[in-house]
Amino acid sequence: MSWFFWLLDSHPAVEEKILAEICKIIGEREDLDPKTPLVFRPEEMKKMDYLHAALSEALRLYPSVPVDHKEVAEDDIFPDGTVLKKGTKVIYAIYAMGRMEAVWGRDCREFKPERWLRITDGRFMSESAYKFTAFNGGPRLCLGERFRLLSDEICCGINLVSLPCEGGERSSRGAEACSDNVHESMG
Ligand code: HEM
Repeated sequence: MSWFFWLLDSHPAVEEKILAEICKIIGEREDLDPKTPLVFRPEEMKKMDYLHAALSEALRLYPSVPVDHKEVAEDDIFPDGTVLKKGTKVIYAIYAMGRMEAVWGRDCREFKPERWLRITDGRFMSESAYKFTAFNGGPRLCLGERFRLLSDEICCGINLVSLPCEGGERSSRGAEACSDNVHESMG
């Protein structure tokens, strides 16, 4: 989350888009009461495609688990022909894989949430766990992936929209803009 907010600081356009998405979603509430503390609902969080994309993009560039390793249980052969003897350690560098041109394209070093969105309808598109390896792949895939998405969305959304920000100009402007937007939506 620290890397995520650090990235937002240097990409204000992304922050604006996240705020716009959240504000639109909140603005659609029929029972909106600006005096009640903001609590996102599960059905609202499912609509946070751009935020999901931005969080995934931050994790691609700054994975919480940058290097992972396994030990070969039985003699085996990789699909590319690499022979693995029992007891061999296999290390894969999640950080490096997230920045490989061959995997992510020429703009692999840029923070571009759009790469996670379907061009036709802007909905979030997940990647194969063998391409986006931040949560491991195969049978030992992270069990908490969905859980962490929900907690990240809550943390990010509440921070950007609700909390007054001492000295953080953009965030406090964002919160005001959102509040205006929500009031407009309420008619
Ligand atoms: C950004 C947040 C997270 C990241 C990047 C992450 C990443 C990972 C990775 C790479 C592994 C594979 C470790 C290995 O076996 O080599 C893993 C496993 C696991 N994670 Fe996460 N994780 C995150 C959050 C969570 C949360 C919030 C939970 C629980 C609520 C969770 C529960 C687990 C469990 C239970 C496993 C073991 C799965 C197994 O070995 O079968 N993770 N995670």
